[in-house]
Amino acid sequence: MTTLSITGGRVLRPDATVTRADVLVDQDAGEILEIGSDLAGEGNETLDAEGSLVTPGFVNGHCHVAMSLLRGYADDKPLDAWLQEDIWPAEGELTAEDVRTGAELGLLEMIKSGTTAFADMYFDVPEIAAAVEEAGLRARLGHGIVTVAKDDEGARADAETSLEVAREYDGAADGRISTAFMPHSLTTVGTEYLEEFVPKARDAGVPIHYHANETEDEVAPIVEEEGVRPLAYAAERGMLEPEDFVAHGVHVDESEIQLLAEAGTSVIHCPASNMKLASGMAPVQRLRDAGVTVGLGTDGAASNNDLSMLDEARDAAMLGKLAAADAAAVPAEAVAEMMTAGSADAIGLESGRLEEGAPADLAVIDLEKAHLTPRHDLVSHLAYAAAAADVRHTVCDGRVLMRDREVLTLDEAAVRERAQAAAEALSARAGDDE
Ligand SMILES: N[C@@H](CCSC[C@H]1O[C@@H](n2cnc3c(=O)[nH]cnc32)[C@H](O)[C@@H]1O)C(=O)O
Ligand SMILES: [Zn+2]
Repeated sequence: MTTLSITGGRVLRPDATVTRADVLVDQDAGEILEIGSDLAGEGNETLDAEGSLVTPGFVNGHCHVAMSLLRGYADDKPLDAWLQEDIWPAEGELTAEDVRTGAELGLLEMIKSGTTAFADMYFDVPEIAAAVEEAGLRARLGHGIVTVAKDDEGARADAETSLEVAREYDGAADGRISTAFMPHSLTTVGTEYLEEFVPKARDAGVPIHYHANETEDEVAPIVEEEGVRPLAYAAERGMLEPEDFVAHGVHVDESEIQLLAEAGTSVIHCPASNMKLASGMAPVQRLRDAGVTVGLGTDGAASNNDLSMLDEARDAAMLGKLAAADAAAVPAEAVAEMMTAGSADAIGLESGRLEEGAPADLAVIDLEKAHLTPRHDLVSHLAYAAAAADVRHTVCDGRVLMRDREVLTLDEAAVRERAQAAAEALSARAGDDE
């Protein structure tokens, strides 16, 4: 057995307490063997966590990682115009190689900001899977289906691709990759395709993930045409099961909150994207009070514009209080839970908690910084004050992905260089290089 010890740190436990402890990891099994004192001499390899907080690796519950290539490409527009006028035309120009390059850039940023697992909806998923395999993270991947503006043949081919990708890649990268069937949203995929393909996804045994109730504009057409709220419509199509998870859930009414709670379907809250596109404020405290599992996600870098879960944590706390008009809403402890175990539960992973037998997915955060002094409450620091650049080490599945801010699985300079060149070529092709 090869072992790794993370020594001298303060460890964030599942009950939100922080204790001084070493962590011993079985690298072959990718599991935490023991959390306790005096384990420093036990590991074949050691990571220094002196003056640092050891947290579960962050779990980004909703992303489009390859969109990192479109960071800053189009800003300051609402969802509909942003997608139709800028993002979809640019995505039409992306090659499979661009998707690979964008994914590597996003994964690099994830490792540098302590994220060890994520859920992702995009196209050219084989490229994303290859990048995940190389980078060493854990992921639930899927091909996003859009059927509007496609003929029947094109629509069905897109849905078939999502099903095939879900079947083929489940369990890839030594089990670090799992999958889901991913209709883009309830308004961009036609009812007939949901009715045909959702049962097939159930037969394949994969969860279903989609954007839901992100903007008012997505709610109104369903209420008008179907006479029911979007999540009731989703439930009628068999898309509200305990393993399923929806992104956003901004404009959900009381009946939909109850529906989610009863179904056991999780919501991934994406506060930065919701603020940037002015989509609205999700009722996060009300969802949590109703017993809904709420995770946290960045969405793509083009609507955020970064993939740091520490930024997302602060945004979630701030926006949650504003939405509830209550400073006690979405407290630091809730945010710490949402960015780790909450997201992991939502997307169906065992990660997100530091305890014996759990997956060895963790991040070590340097506390010896002016903005993290003094140390009254480390959970407070995690939610409100820590930043991506404070992450020292990142470990996933027992493997060190970053040591002392040096990423070991990807060549940082080369990835950045390739991404810059690919983005410039893309702008030229999309015809808007000023
Ligand atoms: N196969 C589909 C692609 C769907 S991938 C998922 C899509 O979600 C888009 N996307 C990114 N962020 C958001 C968001 O916040 N709401 C809705 N869609 C988004 C993203 O640009 C990407 O096109 C097609 O043929 O167009
Ligand atoms: Zn999204």
